[in-house]
Amino acid sequence: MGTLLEEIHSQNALLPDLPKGPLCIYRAKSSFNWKELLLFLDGEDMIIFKKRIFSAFENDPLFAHHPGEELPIEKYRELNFLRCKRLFEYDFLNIQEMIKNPLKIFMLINCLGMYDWSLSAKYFLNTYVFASTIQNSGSQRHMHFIQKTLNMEIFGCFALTEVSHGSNTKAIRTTAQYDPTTQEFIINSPDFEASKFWIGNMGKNATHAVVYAQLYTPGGQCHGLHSFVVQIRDPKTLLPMPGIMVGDIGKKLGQNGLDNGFTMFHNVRIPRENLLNRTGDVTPEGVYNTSFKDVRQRFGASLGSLSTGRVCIIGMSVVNLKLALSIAIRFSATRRQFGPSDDDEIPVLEYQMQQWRLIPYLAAAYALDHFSKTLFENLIELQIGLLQNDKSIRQAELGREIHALASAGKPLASWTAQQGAQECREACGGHGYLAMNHLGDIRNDNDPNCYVFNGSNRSRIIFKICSILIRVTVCVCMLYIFAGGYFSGEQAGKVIKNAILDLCAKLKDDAVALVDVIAPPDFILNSPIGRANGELYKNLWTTVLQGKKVLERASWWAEFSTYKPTIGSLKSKL
Ligand SMILES: CCCCCCC/C=C/C(=O)SCCNC(=O)CCNC(=O)[C@H](O)C(C)(C)COP(=O)(O)OP(=O)(O)OC[C@H]1O[C@@H](n2cnc3c(N)ncnc32)[C@H](O)[C@@H]1OP(=O)(O)O
Ligand SMILES: Cc1cc2nc3c(=O)[nH]c(=O)nc-3n(C[C@H](O)[C@H](O)[C@H](O)COP(=O)(O)OP(=O)(O)OC[C@H]3O[C@@H](n4cnc5c(N)ncnc54)[C@H](O)[C@@H]3O)c2cc1C
Repeated sequence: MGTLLEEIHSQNALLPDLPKGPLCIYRAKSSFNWKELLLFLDGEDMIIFKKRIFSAFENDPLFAHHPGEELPIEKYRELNFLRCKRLFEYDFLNIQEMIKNPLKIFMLINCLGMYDWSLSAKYFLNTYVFASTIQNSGSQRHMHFIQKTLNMEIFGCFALTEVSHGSNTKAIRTTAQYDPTTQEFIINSPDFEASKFWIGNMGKNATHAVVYAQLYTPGGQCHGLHSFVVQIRDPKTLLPMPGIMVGDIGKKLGQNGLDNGFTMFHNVRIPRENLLNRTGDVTPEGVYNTSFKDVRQRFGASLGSLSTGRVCIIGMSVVNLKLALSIAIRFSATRRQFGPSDDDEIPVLEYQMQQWRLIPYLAAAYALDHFSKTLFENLIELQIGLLQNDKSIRQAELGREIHALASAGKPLASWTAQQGAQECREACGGHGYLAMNHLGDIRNDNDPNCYVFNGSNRSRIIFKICSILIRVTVCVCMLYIFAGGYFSGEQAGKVIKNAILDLCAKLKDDAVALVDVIAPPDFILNSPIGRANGELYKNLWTTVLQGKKVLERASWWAEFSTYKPTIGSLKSKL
């Protein structure tokens, strides 16, 4: 530990001072040092890790933003793939670093997502969801798929959902019929409704898929849902394999850099060994063996990898809430509207209504951030147990508890982020509705978090029970407890409302510093009204003027100036 001066100097190198400007008024009023809080929450190693990613992007032309430019879907899919390929070249997180600090996986997903969720999803569906499902559901005979994934020889996707079924996985209709004469499984979609659909990476370049199908042995007996590795394209040409009809489902409401696709299987033959055999296996003669006595437990184990996605989505939702709040709080601290006199307007953050709208979500962001990280660490503990083939009661209970907490935490986090992003959009008024300020993208990109992984949020009674557990578990901020609407009743209501208003008023002078802790660099936040210098109008005006043809005369000017309409010429004569 060096001298205090050396300590501060090293802090400044790690966390340089934020730019001067209108936000300094609030920063000066803050009751704490944002750098100390960030060091406390993330630690030096994680801050350096994040900086490495963000500065690589900011200095790489492939990741440049193009304000005011709407990329055609095909171009965006290509650019997203090229950026994903560049991530392999950066190799931000190798296996050794992952083992040393698994939380960096969580941080990498979220840093990529702060830049673009299409990129984060593409990269992680391949290197994490596809590979870790093989790792957790397969055995030694499947490890070659993982190595090939990590050096991009093959590219993976996770194919559970079908056109006609998503939440109800027991009703999945793709079949895997074992043929002992050739020791192969025959993968088949009985009809187009059973086609795999919505599958990230499948639309353009995935060569292999983890496919969930009902396993049938020669006697026609169904052993339920199992997962298989199926090659869908030739890695050398990206042309479909025989019996495979594969394509892109088209434009979504967001995340359009991600190629979600569909596949219909026409009696596609795969080697027996491609069955991911942790929950059950088939002998060369076609006899089914399993270590699971209880069918429900075996079913649950086959879906264990879904908890990984849900836990990640909790973190992704928290990131979106943080991004939206970074923009809205900084805007609110610099946007002046009305005041004690005409020429003395005050920041809208001073109004009780603006505090009520935003500060409870700031508390939620901190509370859910803590919850998401601890749950991810529990997930890692579960996955280590899986790798060590731990059959203990604790391991089984940990799996069920994470399934419950993840299934309840995901709706809680994704809905909080969805409602918070909308509140932030509205709190920024018209400028919040300007696409360049990024609040629309944040809201649209967060939207699927409310639906993917465990169907929709309106899943089951488990949600209500566990959401109460969740609120108790994550309620680290008094404000979050109150604002969460956890208490009810008239008297309690009045006490709570006054407590919220009182806490908001106390927190408003810390709001900008609390956002400085969670906000990414300006390049990543990518919002003129959310920049760290708080020069709201200069940043907005500069970005508007950077737009293409922004001051040019409309190309169709003659349709107004020269060719006037003949009024009523198309009016019906009847
Ligand atoms: C990482 C960054 C990029 C992310 C990008 C996002 C890309 C999106 C990808 C996807 O969307 S992938 C597809 C996601 N699909 C789903 O999540 C399907 C949702 N449905 C289900 O999970 C299940 O169908 C269900 C709704 C949980 C099952 O309901 P059902 O009523 O049919 O059975 P249950 O009685 O609930 O369960 C039986 C038994 O199994 C246990 N169990 C179920 N799921 C799990 C699990 N994931 N982990 C552990 N255990 C599980 C359940 O607890 C029951 O056991 P008991 O409690 O009876 O012992
Ligand atoms: C951006 C995006 C990426 C995706 N990526 C993948 C992927 O890579 N791999 C993959 O396999 N899938 C993927 N999916 C599919 C996703 O997992 C499914 O959309 C999700 O599981 C929900 O299933 P569904 O769409 O069939 O909706 P359904 O299950 O049909 O539900 C539709 C609606 O019915 C109601 N409902 C359903 N069940 C119940 C119930 N029990 N009680 C009350 N109401 C109910 C709910 O309102 C629900 O929203 C992706 C989806 C999106 C949007």
